[in-house]
Amino acid sequence: MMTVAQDGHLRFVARVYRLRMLGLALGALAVASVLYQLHASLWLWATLILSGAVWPHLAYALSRRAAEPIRTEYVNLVIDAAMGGAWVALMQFNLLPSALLVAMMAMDRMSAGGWRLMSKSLALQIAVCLATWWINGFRLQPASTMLNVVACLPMLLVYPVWMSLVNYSLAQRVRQQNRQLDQLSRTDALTGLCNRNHWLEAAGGEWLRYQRNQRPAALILLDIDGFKQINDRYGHAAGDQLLSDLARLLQRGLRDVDTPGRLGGDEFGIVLPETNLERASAVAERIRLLAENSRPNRHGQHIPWTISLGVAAVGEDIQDVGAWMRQADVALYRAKSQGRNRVSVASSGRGGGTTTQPTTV
Ligand SMILES: Nc1nc2c(ncn2[C@@H]2O[C@H](COP(=O)(O)OP(=O)(O)OP(=O)(O)O)[C@@H](O)[C@H]2O)c(=O)[nH]1
Repeated sequence: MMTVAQDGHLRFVARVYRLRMLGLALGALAVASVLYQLHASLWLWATLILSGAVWPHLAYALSRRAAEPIRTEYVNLVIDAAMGGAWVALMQFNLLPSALLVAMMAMDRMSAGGWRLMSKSLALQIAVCLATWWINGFRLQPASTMLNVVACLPMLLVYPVWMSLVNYSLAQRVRQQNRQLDQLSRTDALTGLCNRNHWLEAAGGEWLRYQRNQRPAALILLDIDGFKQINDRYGHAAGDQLLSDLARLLQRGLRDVDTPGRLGGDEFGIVLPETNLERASAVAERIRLLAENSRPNRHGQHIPWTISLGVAAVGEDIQDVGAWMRQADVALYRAKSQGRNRVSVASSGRGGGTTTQPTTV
């Protein structure tokens, strides 16, 4: 099976293939206008046809079959540049087609491999150009005619636009992948809720809002009762399913502005903006009842489950998010120690508070 990296490499090779086909076809037109004026020999025409029509397919086949397609494609790009250097000398330095060829190839190499590939290609291009010039008897006819100008126009007009389109779609894809990565780095993989770090950021934001504007906010920490036994009795997969069910239940039972998150294992948290302790306790009790009354059947097995919840509101005595979390945690611990399946509310930073009994069991 192909890995994501291999898939990316082959996409790159296919992209360069399409660009090479277009670039060499348009470039061949410009070169042909000069060969025509120079009454070039048949073998030069044959070489032009071969390099324009056969080389792109050969280069593509070589890269696709290579163990390292990207490395082979870079070699092909350097070969392209060397061929370009030879054509500049064979055109006897006809100014417009030569400058166009060199500029388009430099642009190509720069966008495919940066300065390194560009400078390597340019060095080889100059060397091959000088060697071909020497073999060709140092012939020089730099003046471009109207025919050369017209033959260069398609490349001048079409190639840069095509190149920009390719680069634009690449940039779009990178932006989209960055967004996905950002989303993944904030999300808990099993439940789809935000993960601990992201959740703590949300709690931190509410704590700051309280410091600045005294806006009320509350935290609820909750934990599945006896989750270890559920895992042991029904299996880890059933435990995972239960964690996902709880996440759905939280998403359904809360407002859009509330932030539920998985803090780790079977512990979850909820940040409730603009919510005082009384309202947060009512929310916690509603969630507890929802959990208690959702009794899923898994493969014919009935899994009863409940949760315990600790609630804490932000206040003057809370120095930072850590202290706020500790208050909610103390309340959760109290709900557990007083029999589970209940809501416990922190009354102050020193851990006092009240616990509501379950209405149904
Ligand atoms: N299925 C599943 N289990 C997990 C996952 N992460 C942690 N656990 C298990 O969750 C259990 C958590 O148990 P504890 O929180 O220690 O205790 P508990 O059994 O829930 O008991 P109380 O919290 O005291 O009611 C452990 O057995 C972990 O192995 C997970 O992603 N999936």
